[in-house]
Amino acid sequence: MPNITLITGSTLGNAEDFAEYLTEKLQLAGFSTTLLHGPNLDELHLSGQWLVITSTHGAGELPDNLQLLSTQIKQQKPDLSQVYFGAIGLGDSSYDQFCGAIKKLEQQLIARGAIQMGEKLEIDVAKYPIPEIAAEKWLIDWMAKF
Ligand SMILES: Cc1cc2nc3c(=O)[nH]c(=O)nc-3n(C[C@H](O)[C@H](O)[C@H](O)COP(=O)(O)O)c2cc1C
Repeated sequence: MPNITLITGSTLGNAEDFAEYLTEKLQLAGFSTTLLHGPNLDELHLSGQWLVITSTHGAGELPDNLQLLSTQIKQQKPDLSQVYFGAIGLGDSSYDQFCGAIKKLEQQLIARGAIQMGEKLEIDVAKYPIPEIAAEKWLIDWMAKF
């Protein structure tokens, strides 16, 4: 079973807690995992499987702890053609730019050649205060792609 690197962006901790839950689920299914909260580019292996999970802050912006990674990708233009990734956003539909952060990051990864596995999941925390419930089926489908 491959290793999954979970990359989180979070301001208030919700996305981090959620990623810890996903880590447990992945491990129970037999995957090994690496959980990185707000990593920079140097901390990432630019190949293999990533699961990117980020909330949105500001007006559709990435949380502070993913700003550096996003800037590094923009400036350093890494080759991500060996990266396979899934994408999950946490957001609140009462904001204009619902889940803006994961949309931005997804586009950046694809622009650098990363290959997306499955549709991204956007979780509306206004509807699902417990995001784990909204992710259950998505995660099963995503794991089945390996
Ligand atoms: C100041 C502030 C700004 C926010 N802006 C947005 C936004 O533009 N779009 C969106 O979808 N959600 C927005 N949200 C909702 C958060 O993404 C949501 O509450 C999320 O669960 C927070 O996760 P975190 O604890 O990992 O930071 C905002 C929340 C706050 C507190």
